[in-house]
Amino acid sequence: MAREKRQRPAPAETGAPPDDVVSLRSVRKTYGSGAGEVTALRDLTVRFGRGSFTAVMGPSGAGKSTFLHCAAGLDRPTSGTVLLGGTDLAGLDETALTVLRRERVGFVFQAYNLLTSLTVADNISLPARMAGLVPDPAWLEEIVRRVGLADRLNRRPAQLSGGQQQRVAIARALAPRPEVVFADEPTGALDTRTGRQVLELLRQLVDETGQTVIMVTHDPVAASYAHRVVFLADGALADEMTEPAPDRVAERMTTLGEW
Ligand SMILES: Nc1ncnc2c1ncn2[C@@H]1O[C@H](COP(=O)(O)OP(=O)(O)OP(=O)(O)O)[C@@H](O)[C@H]1O
Repeated sequence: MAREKRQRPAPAETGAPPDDVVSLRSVRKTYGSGAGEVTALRDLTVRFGRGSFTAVMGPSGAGKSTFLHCAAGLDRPTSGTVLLGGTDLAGLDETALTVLRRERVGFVFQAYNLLTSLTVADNISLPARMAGLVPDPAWLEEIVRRVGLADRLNRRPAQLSGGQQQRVAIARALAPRPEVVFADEPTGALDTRTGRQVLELLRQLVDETGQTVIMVTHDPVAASYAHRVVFLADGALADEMTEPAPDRVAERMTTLGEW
């Protein structure tokens, strides 16, 4: 994808390790004040390497959504540092943050959030165009092929199954070639079999294109498609697990609390 505007700063310029795409250092987030103050993240330090697929899990209220919002530049921490591809998000004003999210971050949500009046092709390419990026036809063709939508480009979302709609959302997230894709319960609205296919697709994209994916999930089977699981509890890093098998993940979750 050719960029019309600014170039990304080289990670070396900002002192971040070159293979970290997202890095949180002592991130604290509180909501409210006084007696009503709630601490959602307490000095959370965690790193996500380039080309990794990480599941973020934890009991209800552990801070998963708050983590995702702070890491993706949707919200600002109360204190601490969030680096995305070497850029310190604290140094960006609202406009710069919006540009960063459009150009360098992809989002996949439980609800696919597709525009119903647009075709599949336009749903995929529009956000990149809105970000002022000139779509690279070869890359678009590749992602459309990878998500299995080549013969449905002129359909509208309502003419697709839930799994196909989520594939459109994944292709849309990938179109600007973001440094990281954040997925929030991406299979939450899908039946088990379709959900597994979407997870296999995400894993394949990571393994074959080097995409970095960070996925919040409650589902130990979904988490088992990731390379690593990061467990949050009470706003802090409680544990990490590599090569996560569903039963081990479920067991660990049980010891962390209600989920
Ligand atoms: N806007 C807000 N105002 C006040 N408190 C909030 C706000 N958002 C989250 N919290 C509180 O911060 C804590 C962490 O919430 P968060 O939504 O990040 O947890 P979660 O792990 O995503 O939970 P769940 O799995 O239930 O979605 C909770 O105690 C929650 O009540």
